[in-house]
Amino acid sequence: MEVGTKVKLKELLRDVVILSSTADMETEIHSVCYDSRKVSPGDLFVAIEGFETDGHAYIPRALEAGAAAVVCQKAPEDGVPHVMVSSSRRALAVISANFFGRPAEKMKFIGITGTNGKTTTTYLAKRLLEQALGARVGLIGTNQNLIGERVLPTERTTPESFELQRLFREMLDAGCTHVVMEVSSHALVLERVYGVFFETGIFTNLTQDHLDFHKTMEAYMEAKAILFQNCRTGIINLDDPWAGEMIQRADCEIFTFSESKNEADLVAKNIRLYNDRVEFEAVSIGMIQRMEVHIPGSFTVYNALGVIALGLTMGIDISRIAAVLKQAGGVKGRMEVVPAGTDYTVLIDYAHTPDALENLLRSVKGFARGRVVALFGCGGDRDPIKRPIMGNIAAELADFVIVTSDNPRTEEPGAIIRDILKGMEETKTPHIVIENRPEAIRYAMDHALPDDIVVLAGKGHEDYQIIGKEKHHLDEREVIAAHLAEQQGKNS
Ligand SMILES: CC(=O)N[C@H]1[C@@H](OP(=O)(O)OP(=O)(O)OC[C@H]2O[C@@H](n3ccc(=O)[nH]c3=O)[C@H](O)[C@@H]2O)O[C@H](CO)[C@@H](O)[C@@H]1O[C@H](C)C(=O)N[C@@H](C)C(=O)N[C@H](CCC(=O)O)C(=O)O
Ligand SMILES: Nc1ncnc2c1ncn2[C@@H]1O[C@H](COP(=O)(O)OP(=O)(O)OP(=O)(O)O)[C@@H](O)[C@H]1O
Ligand SMILES: N[C@H](CCC[C@H](N)C(=O)O)C(=O)O
Ligand SMILES: [Mg+2]
Repeated sequence: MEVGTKVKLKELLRDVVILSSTADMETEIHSVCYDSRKVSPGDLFVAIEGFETDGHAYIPRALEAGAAAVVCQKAPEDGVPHVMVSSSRRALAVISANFFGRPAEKMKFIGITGTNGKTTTTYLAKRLLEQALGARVGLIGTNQNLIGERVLPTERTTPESFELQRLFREMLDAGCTHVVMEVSSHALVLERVYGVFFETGIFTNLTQDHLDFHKTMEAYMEAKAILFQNCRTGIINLDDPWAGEMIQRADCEIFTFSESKNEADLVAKNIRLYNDRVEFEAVSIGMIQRMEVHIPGSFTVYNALGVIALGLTMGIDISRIAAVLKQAGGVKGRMEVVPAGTDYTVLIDYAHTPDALENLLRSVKGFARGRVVALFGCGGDRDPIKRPIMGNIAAELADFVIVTSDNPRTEEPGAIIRDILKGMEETKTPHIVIENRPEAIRYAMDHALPDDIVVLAGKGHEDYQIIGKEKHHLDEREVIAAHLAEQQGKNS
């Protein structure tokens, strides 16, 4: 189906379970829209019951804007041409796929889910498929969306189904054979990937995050498990305490990896961690292969194992996988050392969960010759329970802590910081609160001692800070460079 040409309602509704309908199935539809503020004449408006508001309340506005028909799960006023479904979000996913000509059926999908490691894993997986299979790979995730080398902007880790299907279409048109994508738990619960079949799913881990949305860890786990009910091969981190639950709920072939359990299909042995890389031996079904990945951090071993497992299940030779991983570079904002030319080191990382912060600080401590200085905050309008836990971890593992803001969003920055400090009450670790993040970074640089490693955690690749509902430009690399220039100016 050509984008931009009109399409009959009945074609858009192919495979949608319809409860009842008053709409004329021959109606020519221009496009599909789930936000009344963006409706154009001739659109099909899909009314979604949300968490903030209810899309059904905007049906009159959508009609005023020219909507030709409505898809809804609650009956609208008499006379509105509508199609009733049991889940508007699910219907939106199917309708969007139909609108864009079902592009997902013509590519192979690799979906990565888990609390941490998704973004990093997608980049390694893309590289492997490109180099070992000669595939053209689309990537969808937190940092950016990619078609080969072409960068497309991204707003969310996993976009809404309509935007997602549009991306798939673009990827297919650009010749992509494979799509590697992060599949967030929100996306799985909110049906953003409904109808997409994954050749491979990878489960990295499940640790505390997003409890504002899922409420309990069990519900969070159930969300992640949905991926493995829609895929051919599920690759599971057997060292994660939730692995068993995930396997129990899966409806696919399972391939496991581990650092310690010999019963896993792939095991990492003789792990060695360095300040610029990790090394280990990958052992799988009678094969042993030395691996070297130039991304520091204990978690790199896990991310690499997920990608090695992907390669093995796709029939790629283990020595070829090793060669690709050895050449792979790091990912922006993940264990990124900022070139500063100083006698101390500044490292930017995206750790914004307790588990990530703990792994990060432990890894850095493992190779630091001086102090470890941790600078971090926590996002507003997000899981508040993790804040004191992260405060406690920073105080336990770092030698000095600078508590600052992450993206406060609509919360009061001081209140978020107070939550973090509650977890630091019992410790004697020296710390300071500097609410303004650029100012906190400058403070860290001014007070750094030779051999210190200053860890800026939480914002990773982000080049913005969200305060209230406003997005302000903030790139930590620029703050560092400007301050270095200022310091040099003062010294000359
Ligand atoms: C919690 C969550 O994911 N919420 C998503 C959800 O919002 P919602 O259900 O609350 O929507 P709502 O604001 O109540 O509106 C309901 C409906 O009314 C419509 N509406 C609203 C107002 C109006 O005037 N007219 C109108 O038609 C809206 O377009 C919507 O369709 O559906 C919306 C439409 O798709 C999303 O934009 C929104 O994502 C928000 C912005 C968000 O911040 N999501 C984050 C938490 C998220 O998804 N994160 C994950 C995980 C991150 C990770 O771990 O990597 C991600 O994948 O990025
Ligand atoms: N396998 C892992 N286990 C635990 N922590 C990890 C792992 N991989 C990366 N991390 C830590 O988590 C941070 C986020 O990593 P990454 O961006 O790859 O995860 P993500 O799952 O994509 O996160 P998000 O859900 O925010 O998109 C990293 O900066 C690092 O500190
Ligand atoms: N994908 C994560 C990103 C968090 C990044 C951190 N900088 C924050 O704002 O909390 C989320 O939406 O929860
Ligand atoms: Mg991510």
